[in-house]
Amino acid sequence: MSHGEHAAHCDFVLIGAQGDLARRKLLPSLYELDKAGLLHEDTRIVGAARRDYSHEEYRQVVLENTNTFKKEDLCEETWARFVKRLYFFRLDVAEQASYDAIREFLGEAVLPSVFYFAMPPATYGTICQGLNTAGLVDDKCRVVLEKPIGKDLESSKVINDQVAEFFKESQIYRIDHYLGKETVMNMFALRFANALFTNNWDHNTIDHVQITVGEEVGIEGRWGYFDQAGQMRDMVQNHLLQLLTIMAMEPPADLSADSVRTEKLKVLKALRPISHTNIDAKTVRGQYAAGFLKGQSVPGYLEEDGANERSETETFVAIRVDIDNWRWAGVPFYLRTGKRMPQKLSEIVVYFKQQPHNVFEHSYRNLPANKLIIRLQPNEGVELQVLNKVPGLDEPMKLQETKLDLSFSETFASERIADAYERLLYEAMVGNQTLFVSRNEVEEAWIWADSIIEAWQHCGVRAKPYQAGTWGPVSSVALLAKDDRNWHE
Ligand SMILES: NC(=O)C1=CN([C@@H]2O[C@H](COP(=O)(O)OP(=O)(O)OC[C@H]3O[C@@H](n4cnc5c(N)ncnc54)[C@H](OP(=O)(O)O)[C@@H]3O)[C@@H](O)[C@H]2O)C=CC1
Ligand SMILES: O=C1O[C@H](COP(=O)(O)O)[C@@H](O)[C@H](O)[C@H]1O
Repeated sequence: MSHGEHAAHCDFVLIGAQGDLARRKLLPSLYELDKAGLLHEDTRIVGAARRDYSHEEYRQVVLENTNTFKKEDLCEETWARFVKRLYFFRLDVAEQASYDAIREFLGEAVLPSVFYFAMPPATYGTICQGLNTAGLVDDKCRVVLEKPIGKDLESSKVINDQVAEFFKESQIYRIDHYLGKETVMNMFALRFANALFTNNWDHNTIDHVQITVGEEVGIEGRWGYFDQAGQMRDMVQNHLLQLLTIMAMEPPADLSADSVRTEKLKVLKALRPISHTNIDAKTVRGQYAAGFLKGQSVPGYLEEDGANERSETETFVAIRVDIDNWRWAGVPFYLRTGKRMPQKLSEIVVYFKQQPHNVFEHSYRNLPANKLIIRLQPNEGVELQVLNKVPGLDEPMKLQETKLDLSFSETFASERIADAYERLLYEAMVGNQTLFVSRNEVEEAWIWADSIIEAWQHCGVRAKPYQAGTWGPVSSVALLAKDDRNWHE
């Protein structure tokens, strides 16, 4: 593959190069970008972590790691090129010598540098300081920050302020990897390239929206992190709210970062606050107990490695969200996300309103409403449920719910679906912030999430147990049932 005009022209410094995220997602994604010809021939990839590898040892580690985390065999030609880009430097965040060594290696920067912080956010300020003292921060460089930024509004402001001391907002790329998923990007296409949807996307035609992000996995050995975070900070404050903003935003003037982020921010500002006055009516918290997944028994949250037996942290959240603006008046958005659900399944279901008058009432008292189902993962695609006449001479007319089904794997059979991190690394390397989250968005999202977390504490709302391998506590069914609705099955 030739390295053409689209190739990202920068050096890439991966801080936290031996962490779970770097090994599982970032390095394999960089390899894929190289395979696609999207890395400039001069681009160097510098891994930095606390170990003491030589460049050669690190290349071997990355080879083993990439083999482990990539499903298909490595392409020899790509690997031969990729391996030459890899370098390693020992880095302890508090040791200035670590940054100085990287500076010496990169030399007088010809290419802009992208610094990726695959690290606990509490270290971001120290890293920025070290990079700056080493003379690595200039107007051309960029920094990529992982989520969640902080654990509440206050701590996120501290971290954002620390980073802002050295980098302008236009240089800061806050990752929410859901924004890099093909199916999430397709939501822009669906909403804004199709008049059918653009013109039928408000309280006049839509009854309600359900957003489900179910995970089969538990906490994957991340007790130390997860128990402090919980599903609210780990998933809702970022991924689910980002999905909601894309569904609910006004059409942006264009796809520039400024236009898109401004519209998403307006949605976050319009979220109706949930507080101790309505916390029970609007939210459900759950925590998985031991159960079965695909026929295997799995431990409960309190039996995971490193667990504290008395933890009250939630692994499941369901929320009724109301958006106080003209477009969405009276249209609830129901969010649901949890670990140890029966299957990995992320989908958004738009329930349209029923017909105002039913001409089929002799045979059908209630006509089922149309549904638009956006399948984010797995089996990516879009499905529109409509009513059709069943062929035949029956009288009266017989109707059946059928699907207009666009499955990505069938419709785009020859296209590879890129991992979200491939897209986002590439966008950061070419300097496009559209798919990254602004500081204002992060802070608005925290204001709303903090109010729920505080209300749970204030009112002593405990996480209800649910059996691993089920869709959460029964009260999440009740959350919709009291509005005369059901979760999409
Ligand atoms: N893992 C995932 O799937 C996801 C992670 N994230 C976020 O990405 C970031 C990284 O996560 P993850 O990879 O899971 O975390 P890990 O704990 O696996 O790795 C973090 C890295 O930080 C390094 N580190 C920690 N403290 C120091 C220090 N004082 N000096 C030098 N290095 C240090 C570790 O080095 P060492 O190897 O030496 O211990 C390790 O390389 C976090 O912000 C997380 O919230 C976000 C979404 C998903
Ligand atoms: O950010 C995170 O996301 C993953 C789920 O991501 P997905 O792409 O596999 O849907 C989640 O498991 C993890 O806890 C969280 O930190």
